Amino acid sequence: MTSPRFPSATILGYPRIGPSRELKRAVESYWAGKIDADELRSAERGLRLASYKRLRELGLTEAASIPESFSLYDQVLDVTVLLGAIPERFAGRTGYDLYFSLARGNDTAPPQEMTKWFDTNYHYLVPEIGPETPIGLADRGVVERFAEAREAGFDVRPTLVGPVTYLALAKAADGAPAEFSPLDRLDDVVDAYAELLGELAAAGAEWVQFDEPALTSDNLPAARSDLIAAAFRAWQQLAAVDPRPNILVTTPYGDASQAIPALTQTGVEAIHAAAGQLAPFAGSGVDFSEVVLVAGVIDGRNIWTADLGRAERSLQALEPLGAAGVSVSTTTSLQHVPYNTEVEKWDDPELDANLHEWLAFADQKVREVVVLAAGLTEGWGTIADEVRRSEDILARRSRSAGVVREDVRDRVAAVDESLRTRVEYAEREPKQRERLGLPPLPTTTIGSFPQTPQIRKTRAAFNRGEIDEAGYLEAIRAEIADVIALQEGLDVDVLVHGEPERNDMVQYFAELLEGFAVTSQGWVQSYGTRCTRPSILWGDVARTKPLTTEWTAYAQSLTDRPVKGMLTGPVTILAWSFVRDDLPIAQVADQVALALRDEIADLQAGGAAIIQVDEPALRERLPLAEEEHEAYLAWAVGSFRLATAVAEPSTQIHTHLCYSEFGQIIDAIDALDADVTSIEAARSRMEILPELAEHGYVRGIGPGVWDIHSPRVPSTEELTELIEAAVAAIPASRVWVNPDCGLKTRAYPETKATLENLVSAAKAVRGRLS
Ligand SMILES: CN1c2c(nc(N)[nH]c2=O)NC[C@@H]1CNc1ccc(C(=O)N[C@@H](CCC(=O)N[C@@H](CCC(=O)N[C@@H](CCC(=O)O)C(=O)O)C(=O)O)C(=O)O)cc1
Ligand SMILES: N[C@@H](CCS)C(=O)O
Ligand SMILES: [Zn+2]
Repeated sequence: MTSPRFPSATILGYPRIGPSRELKRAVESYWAGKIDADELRSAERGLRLASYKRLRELGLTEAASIPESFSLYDQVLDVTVLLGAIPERFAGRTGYDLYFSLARGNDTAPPQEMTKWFDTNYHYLVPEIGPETPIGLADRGVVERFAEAREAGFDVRPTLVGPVTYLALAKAADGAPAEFSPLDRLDDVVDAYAELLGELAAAGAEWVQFDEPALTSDNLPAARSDLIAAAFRAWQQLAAVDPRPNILVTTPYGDASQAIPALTQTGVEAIHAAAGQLAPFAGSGVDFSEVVLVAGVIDGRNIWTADLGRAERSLQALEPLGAAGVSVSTTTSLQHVPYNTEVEKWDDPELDANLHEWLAFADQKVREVVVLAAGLTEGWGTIADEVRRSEDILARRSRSAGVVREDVRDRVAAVDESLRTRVEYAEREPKQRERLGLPPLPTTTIGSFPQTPQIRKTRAAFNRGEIDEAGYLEAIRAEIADVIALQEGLDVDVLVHGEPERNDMVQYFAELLEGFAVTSQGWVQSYGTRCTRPSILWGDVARTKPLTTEWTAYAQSLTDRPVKGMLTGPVTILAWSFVRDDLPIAQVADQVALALRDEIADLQAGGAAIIQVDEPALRERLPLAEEEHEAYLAWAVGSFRLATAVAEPSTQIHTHLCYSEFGQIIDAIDALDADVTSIEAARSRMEILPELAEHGYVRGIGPGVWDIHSPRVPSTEELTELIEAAVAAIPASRVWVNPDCGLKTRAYPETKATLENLVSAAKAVRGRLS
């Protein structure tokens, strides 16, 4: 059989939020009632067609080379709607009302849970699948979008989350029997996908892409071998559908090596994996003769100009395998990188010139793919100039001032275990207790208070030069004073300054540290309409001035209660930035840790008795391959300890973790050696606590009792129950009472109401302690 022609160049997906966050604005306007459903539909369509046009201009000109990878909110939610796998509580809803209710909840129903998409900072909505959940082809949006593109003159490739990945990411619906696994419903999902394939074929689709990243992960509830076996079965069944479009199955994010042999035997026409994972199959006996290899050679996660010579060599290494054809692609969807470096302007002229040539955002990556595909199809000699140019850029980058700083390198080289080690907790604990004099079950919050539109507007006005620095600083001080007064009025025990000066908990630090650059337009979707601008860590990192001390000191000057110093930890700073690829990550982490260590020393010298160092991304960056966990946790935990071990025994170090399942990293959480750890727990109703207790965790713990992802105000009774559950699992002397996470996405009415209930609940349980 001759395999059908797959385009020589493609990408797995393109950002969809819009180059100027048009999707965010349209959706939020719809929510606010400022535009109606027709206007939102038209905005969606406009964005999709603009993306296709742009991708064609960038060189994706072959049929099916442009992925139709749009999502209004989330690609996993899209499949839930496609399958009609709607939890009972949303019954009777349709269209946008259904879609956004699933995403955000409504008056009567809480939303679906949100969690991290593999090892990224993107969050998806967790499907809830039980034995009775309806599953069928319930929505034809994919087919309609294909037809819409075709009518506008674009031959696109519909792109969906694959059946195994969809179910592997689902959780069992409430009430499902204990032995039930969502994967038990695979046949039903396959039937629905089979029907969809038929409809796409009828609509004229030549290729369709299914993403199966679950096959690259050891971090999911199902064993990887089971997922691969399930995929083998599912894809054999789907390949047997007739008529259907040609199928590309992709395996992004982790290592696909274990899954590739099975996928080649299913009858699908093309498989995608990172080029470096495909090459070792040469001479292995695995038969690739009937499957096109779509090779991920351009990194979809990072933003550095590619070494095209290296990419050329890795494509050449696939030649013995690619009897049915090799195509050039990205390792992942480009949804994790911003659109275009060309719209950026950096203040420092040298950095501006450097960054423009060092960086490749989505559009630049598409060009890289197109150039490599030309080399592959027309001969490598035809792209020799581009290859040389990329090598010259990398050479210039390695020699640029600031990329290597001897002072920073020497300091990291001199780090030894003693710098990562505090005195024993047993010695610290009484000193901290005496210094702080807190009641049992102390109440606190995680750091941020609502980032009101007013604060954001003030910062935007300051950035545009419409108000001066003095005016901006005054506005932030006023906000801090309000937040302190509010917490005192509510009788919270340990206060925060509320983080109003921070645009983002990573970007704020990146703006103040040497070695980082920040973007003005480099938005990347984090979830739904929420975006971040990941910072760019391009050089050796150094702190040349304090980062937070003035704000903490100001807040502390307004109250006699302890105010927590508030920092973001090294792992999270790296996880939520684009990090240089020319230095081992452990060394980069130690550079950041040393900068934070100096800040902690200054906060301590300024009198801070409690310093919180947030590490919400600790679990997120856990490698998908189990054999890599140990090395990762060693540098991740080591860098946190390097930052924090400067604390005196009487200084209490807090950390905070959220947005993740923590079961797999309890040892690492313990090894951080923080005096108090606040952790997301409300949604899982404190499930983590028995695990912590069993593990022998002995330090302070603040299981979040308020799920801050929803505007819902939990009652005092509900909060009391959760606190009681906490003290049943962990000795009360170690329990703190706090929300799940920071309050920046919340508004003041629910914040005040809930904190009032939270303090009352803590007092009620406190009163009952013997
Ligand atoms: C805790 N989370 C974070 C993650 N990653 C981060 N890097 N940071 C995080 O806090 N990951 C896990 C979670 C969940 N994720 C998020 C992500 C993003 C938000 C959020 O609220 N994002 C805001 C943008 C935040 C920001 O950078 N604000 C800037 C710019 C403000 C802005 O948009 N200005 C407007 C003009 C304003 C006006 O005039 O009205 C503009 O530039 O157009 C700032 O405050 O200065 C978002 O809107 O998406 C939450 C949780
Ligand atoms: N201190 C941060 C942590 C968020 S994970 C906040 O409160 O927003
Ligand atoms: Zn958090």
